[in-house]
Amino acid sequence: MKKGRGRTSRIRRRKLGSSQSRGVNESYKPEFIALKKWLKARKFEDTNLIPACFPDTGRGLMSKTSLQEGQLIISLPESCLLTTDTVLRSRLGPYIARWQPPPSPLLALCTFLVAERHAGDRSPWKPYLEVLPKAYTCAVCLEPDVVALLPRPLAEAAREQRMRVRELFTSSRGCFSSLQPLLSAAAKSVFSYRAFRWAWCTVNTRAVYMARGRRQGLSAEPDTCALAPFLDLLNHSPAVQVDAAFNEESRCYEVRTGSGCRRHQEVFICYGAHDSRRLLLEYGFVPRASPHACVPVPPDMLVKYLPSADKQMNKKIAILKDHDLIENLTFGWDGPSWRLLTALRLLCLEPAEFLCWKKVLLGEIVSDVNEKKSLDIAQKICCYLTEEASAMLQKVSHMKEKEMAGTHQLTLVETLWTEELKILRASAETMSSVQRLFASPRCPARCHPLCGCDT
Ligand SMILES: C[S@@+](CC[C@H](N)C(=O)[O-])C[C@H]1O[C@@H](n2cnc3c(N)ncnc32)[C@H](O)[C@@H]1O
Repeated sequence: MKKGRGRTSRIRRRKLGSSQSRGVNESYKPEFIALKKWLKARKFEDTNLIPACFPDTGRGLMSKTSLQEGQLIISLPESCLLTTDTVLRSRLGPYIARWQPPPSPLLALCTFLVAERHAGDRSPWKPYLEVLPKAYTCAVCLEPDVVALLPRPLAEAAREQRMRVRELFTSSRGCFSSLQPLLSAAAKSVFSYRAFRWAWCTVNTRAVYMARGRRQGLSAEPDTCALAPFLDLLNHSPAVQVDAAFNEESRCYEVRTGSGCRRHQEVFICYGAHDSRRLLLEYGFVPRASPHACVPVPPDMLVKYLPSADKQMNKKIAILKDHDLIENLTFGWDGPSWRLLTALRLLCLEPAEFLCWKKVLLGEIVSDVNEKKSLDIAQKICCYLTEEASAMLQKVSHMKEKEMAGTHQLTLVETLWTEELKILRASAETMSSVQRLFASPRCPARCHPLCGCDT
C-alpha cells in the first residue's frame, strides 16, 4: 500500500479538512435564494461557488467542484455592479447632481446605500442589501476604550479614520436634507451617523477596484470603487493569486483563480499584501498565522538602547532618513527584517568604522563586533515589544472579564496582540540561535543568513 493512501491517513485527512476549512452550506437561506434569483434576472450565470460559513473565516464562498488554475470563477455582468453610474441614474441622481460642491464618488455611493436601505421593499437593490453585514468591525466602528488597546500607530490611524468619516458625514448633512422629498421619514433620522458609517464600511470593506473617468456631477476625486454582489462574499487569503478586473469586451467583472482549489474548500481572493494591522484597520479582521504578518518597530525605539553619547548619532540618523530606512522596520516570523538589521548595523558602527556606512547600506557585514552589537540591540527591542504585547494581552483579558467593552471587539484586539506575540517569540528564537553562534570563539557553522556568512 502506498504511503498516505491508507484508511488511517484518509481519516486523518478528513479530520484535518473538517477542522480547518470545511464550510457549512448556507445557500438554502432565504436571503441567498433571493439574491441568486435577483442575479439571474440580471443575466448572471450560475457558478460553482456557494455561500458557506467557515470555522476560521466566517461567511465566504465554497467551491462545489475542484477549480483549475486560471479558471474563470465569477463573471458578474455590469448590470449587477453598483457604481456611481447606478447612483447618478437612480431617482437620487437629479438631487445629487445639484449638490455644491459636487460630492466625491465615495459620498455618492454611501448616500445611495443609506437611501436604498431606508427604501426597504421598494428598493431594486433589496436582495443585495439583505445579505450585507448589519455591523462592521473596521477601526471606525471600534469603541474608544478598545482603540486605546491597539498598538500606538494603529490607534492613531483608527482615530484618524474615525475623524475622516465623521467629518465627511458632518459636512454632507445639508446635502442629505435635500433628499427629503424622496424619504418617508425625517432626513435627519434616515441619514444618521450610524447609518452613514455602515454605508462607509460597506464600501470600504467590500468594494472592488474599478477605475473610471470623472462623472458629471461628481468631484474630481478618483472614481475607483464598485460594489459587486455575490463576488463580495469572497474572503481574503494572502496565499492565493487571482486575476480580477472588468472585462471591457464581455462587460463583466471577472475573477480568475491563479491557484487551484479543491472541491468543498473555501475560495479566496487576495485583498493585497497587507499586514495584520492594516487588515484590522481597513477590513476589521486579523488573519491567523499570515506569512505577511510582521511587527513594526516604532522609529523612536531604534535609539532606545544605544549610547546617547555617540557623537555620530545625528549623522547616522540623517543617513537612515536619506535612504528611507527609518520606517517600515519590522520583526517577522524569521527574525528582524533586512531593513531593520541594516538600520541597526549602521547605528551600531564604532567611530573607527563609520566610514564604512555605505558598505552597510549595501548589505555588507563590517565586523563581528558590529554584527553582534546590532543583534543584541535587536534582541532588546524585541524583548521590549514582547513585554508590551504581554501586558496589553493582560489588559484585554481584564477588560473582557469585567465586560468593559464589546467582547467581539476585544477578541479582535486580543487576536492581534496574540499574533504579534507569536511573531516576536519566533524572531527572538532566531536571533538567539545566531547570537549563540557569535558567542562561540570559532564558529564553523556560521551559515545562517543572519550570521552574515558569505560562503
Ligand atoms: C468582501 S467581504 C467578504 C465576505 C464577508 N465575510 C461576508 O460575510 O460578507 C470582506 C470582509 O470579510 C471578512 N474577511 C475577509 N477575509 C477574512 C479572513 N481571512 N478571515 C476572517 N474574516 C475575513 C472581513 O470582515 C472583511 O471585512
